[in-house]
Amino acid sequence: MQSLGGIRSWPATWRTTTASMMTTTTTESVRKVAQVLTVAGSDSGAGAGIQADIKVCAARGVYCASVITAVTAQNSRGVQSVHLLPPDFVSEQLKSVLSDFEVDVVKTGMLPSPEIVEVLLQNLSEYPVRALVVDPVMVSTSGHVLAGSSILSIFRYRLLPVADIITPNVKEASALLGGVRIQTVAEMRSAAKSLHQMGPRFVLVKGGDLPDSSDSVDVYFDGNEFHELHSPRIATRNTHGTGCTLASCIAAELAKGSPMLSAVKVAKRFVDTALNYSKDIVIGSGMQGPFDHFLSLKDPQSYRQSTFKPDDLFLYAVTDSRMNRKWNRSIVDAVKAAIEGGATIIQLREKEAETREFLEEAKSCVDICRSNGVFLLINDRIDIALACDADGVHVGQSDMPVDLVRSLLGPDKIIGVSCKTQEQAHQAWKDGADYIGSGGVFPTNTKANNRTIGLDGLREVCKASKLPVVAIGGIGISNAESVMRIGEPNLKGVAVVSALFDQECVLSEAKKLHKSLTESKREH
Ligand SMILES: Nc1ncnc2c1ncn2[C@@H]1O[C@H](COP(=O)(O)OP(=O)(O)O)[C@@H](O)[C@H]1O
Ligand SMILES: Cc1ncc(COP(=O)(O)O)c(N)n1
Ligand SMILES: [Mg+2]
Repeated sequence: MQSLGGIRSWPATWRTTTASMMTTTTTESVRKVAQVLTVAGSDSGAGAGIQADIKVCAARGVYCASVITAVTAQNSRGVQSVHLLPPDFVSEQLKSVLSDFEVDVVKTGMLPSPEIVEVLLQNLSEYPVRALVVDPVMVSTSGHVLAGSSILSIFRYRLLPVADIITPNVKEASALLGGVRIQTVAEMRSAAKSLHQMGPRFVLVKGGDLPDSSDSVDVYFDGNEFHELHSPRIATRNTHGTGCTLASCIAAELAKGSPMLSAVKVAKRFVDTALNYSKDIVIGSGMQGPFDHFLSLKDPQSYRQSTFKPDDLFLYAVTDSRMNRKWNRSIVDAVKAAIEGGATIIQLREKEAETREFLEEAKSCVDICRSNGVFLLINDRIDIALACDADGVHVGQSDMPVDLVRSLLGPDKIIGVSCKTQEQAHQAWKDGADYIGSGGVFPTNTKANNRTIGLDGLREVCKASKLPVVAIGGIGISNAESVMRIGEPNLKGVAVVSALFDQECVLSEAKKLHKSLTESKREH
């Protein structure tokens, strides 16, 4: 058993050191980030290998550098071809990264030749890192040999002894142990024990491919104790890259300062969540599809053809739970009628609703709005907007600040903000809002203690901002035209509450209002 010294010189302290690095800010503009280096093969289909490693690290908030050992021509049907990089060039990549970056953890995937393992070991002894995660990739899920038996010896005698954790699947564990049978959890446990004797500090034998198992069980061994990590087996074809993802997620958590068992548990849960989320997505026509590390591809937003346009503010319907109760209507029915009558955007403003109930209603409204090509925004409740995958939110001046909302919702969602003054309008633009709601233009009962700014106030807000503006507050059939007549080019529409929802027939009121707005638009 050989030791690289350098790799093992840290273990007693690396966790605490890394943890404190994460929180220490040297100066205001300098921030250390947790860093992983993956040394692995490229997968052209981007489900496994280097591409999976970079995605999982990004998803876990860790920087990931990449040293490529081989390039594979690969897709959901299998591996069509493999091209090994010259060991000298792998070494050059390793030197480039390790001599420059403060890499916390190195994770290895496909190491296709003993010479490549050799240059890796050399570089690690020259540039010690805090932990080494070895995923002993040998055969792809599709059955293609990615590293042949020629690497077994250097794996067993040189690489495993310096690894902090190794993560073989059952086939790889069997190969490393000279072909022992591993078909049960008991056999996985005994394999983990034997592998531990080869020198790694921790062993995780993965049971994704264990036959006849309703659970997906991984066996963890720390030299003393076993832990069985169970999760229900997810029925999906999208398991390409699960092994790479698990190992990189462990590396990412270690880089952030986690102890080993916590890192492994987080990684298992991450794979499980991502598989479950992506179980029915279709990428590629083969047997083994990639899954979605960012839990976003299923989001219909990513298929959204249209983006928010100022004219979407034309007839903006804002729901109100009190009014719906008064007229004995569900929010869903109110929204349906408003859209049918011509509403061009919907905001759910349900100040008194119970969270659970509101969420269910919001989900139904998202479906209705999406099938009608109308955006749905949620007033104030960022959590509900995220949970129901609404198109955006509308916030007031005393709600969460727009820049923070943007960082929570990401660049694609629509954010509107209420502004009464030029300063607020200016700030809304700076903070990255998409539109301004300005009012109350006229007195209203919908909002208590709301200062009325009048048409002059509305005009000022419009002039102060490059953002599109929608007028709100006491607007209905009788005065909508007078509002639009102020003629500011960025005033794009009116938002209404009572004029639609405190009425017996939402549909006919919406139609009337739409007609009147269309006429006033034609005149100007
Ligand atoms: N169908 C599945 N449902 C739930 N978890 C799975 C499934 N397939 C694999 N996993 C999990 O994914 C991780 C990778 O395991 P495995 O597929 O055995 O490795 P490899 O991809 O290296 O062959 C493990 O944590 C395993 O339990
Ligand atoms: C470049 C590369 N590295 C690793 C794997 C293993 O991943 P899986 O076992 O999920 O096919 C792969 N298929 N390709
Ligand atoms: Mg797998």
